[in-house]
Amino acid sequence: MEKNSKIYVAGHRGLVGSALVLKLKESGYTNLIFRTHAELDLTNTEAVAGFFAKEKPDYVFLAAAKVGGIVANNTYRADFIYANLMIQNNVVHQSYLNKVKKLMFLGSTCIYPKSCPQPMDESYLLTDVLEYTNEPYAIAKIAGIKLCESYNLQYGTNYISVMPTNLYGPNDNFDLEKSHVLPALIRKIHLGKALEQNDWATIDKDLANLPIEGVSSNDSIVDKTAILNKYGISKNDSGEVTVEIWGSGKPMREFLWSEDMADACVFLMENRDFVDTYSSDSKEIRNTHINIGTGKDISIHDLANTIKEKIGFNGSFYFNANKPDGTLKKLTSVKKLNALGWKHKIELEEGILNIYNWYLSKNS
Ligand SMILES: NC(=O)C1=CN([C@@H]2O[C@H](COP(=O)(O)OP(=O)(O)OC[C@H]3O[C@@H](n4cnc5c(N)ncnc54)[C@H](OP(=O)(O)O)[C@@H]3O)[C@@H](O)[C@H]2O)C=CC1
Ligand SMILES: C[C@H]1O[C@H](OP(=O)(O)OP(=O)(O)OC[C@H]2O[C@@H](n3cnc4c(=O)[nH]c(N)nc43)[C@H](O)[C@@H]2O)[C@@H](O)[C@@H](O)C1=O
Repeated sequence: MEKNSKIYVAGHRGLVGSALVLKLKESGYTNLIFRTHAELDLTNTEAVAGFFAKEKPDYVFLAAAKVGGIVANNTYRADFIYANLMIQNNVVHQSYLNKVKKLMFLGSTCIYPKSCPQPMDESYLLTDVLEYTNEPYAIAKIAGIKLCESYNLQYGTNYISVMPTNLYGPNDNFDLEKSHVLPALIRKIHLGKALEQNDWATIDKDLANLPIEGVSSNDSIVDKTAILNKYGISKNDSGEVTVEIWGSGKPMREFLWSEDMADACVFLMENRDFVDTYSSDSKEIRNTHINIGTGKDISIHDLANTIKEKIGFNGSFYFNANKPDGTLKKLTSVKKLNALGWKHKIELEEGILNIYNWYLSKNS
């Protein structure tokens, strides 16, 4: 990528997209283009065709997608598969028609089998059944890998696919029903600490900036307490606050800081082409994607206690077995990525402090 190349970052305001924009600017790329979801709905084929014909970007980072946590994926199954298939089909096909030099497709490590050998090597793709809760989303992501591979093989394009582990960082989604676990626990434990301190000013600020459905900050304390209860944040008669954790707390998860993710994406876009992803004597070319992660995981139970300690919450947790655990372990093999010379920098404890300070800067 040349410093004045026209680079389109799809999803530029999201968790990954916003980190990518920062990283590209820091790296001296001066010709970035973007459109908000409202300006350009990437599920709209005609609109995407018009955008690409007009802008003709040289490079594309496809970081736009319909994204959510385990309950959102399991609830809005049709939306997750439809929107993500439409977005990637439109962007990849229009990139081909408009001669984009290189495109990066962002998938997810949920593409690997539910009971995949650990750590999960890229070659384990399609070797067994997927985790049910996010199967529609995972199938869309697998289709994205195959779309890029197939365009490359048939039309000679240079589209590379990366499979990130769970990510967190600034501009994450903190909605308590639709988000991923780490932002959800940051917010719930933050609210739990405010509740144990009767700090209604903090609760009001949180609700004002990130409204919890059904409550406004001028509702009575009784109403707000009822809403907090609904989201699993409650105080008993002796004043002890409990925060609900979904599932058993036993699942293991890996977490990569979003700015490390952006760094890996720019590194790969600058250093890895499709032809580098398979050996020249391969008869059947597949699994050309590359994992991005830390190679380290933690149980949800220990994650919650780490966040509790960093935030300074003194209450307790209730593990709600009525909520799904999902895959028990999905540790990425980062062997390939590390061999290319890239390794993450931000470890989880530092990242949790970073994201909590960022959250406070937006909500206090
Ligand atoms: N977060 C994570 O833990 C992980 C994410 N990924 C992948 O990384 C990529 C980025 O995810 P992340 O940054 O977390 O997601 P976010 O939801 O934070 O950002 C996605 C962006 O895409 C935009 N978008 C969604 N639908 C459309 C649409 N139809 N048209 C135009 N824009 C749209 C959103 O805009 P708006 O909000 O306005 O709708 C948002 O800006 C995705 O491909 C995701 O699958 C992979 C593994 C883990
Ligand atoms: C990145 C990856 O993310 C998703 O997969 P996931 O990692 O299973 O998603 P998750 O982060 O929502 O949950 C991780 C674990 O955490 C537990 N958990 C506890 N308490 C809360 C909680 O309050 N909220 C959430 N969301 N989870 C909780 C939860 O029960 C589960 O055991 C895919 O949908 C897909 O988007 C994908 O690719």
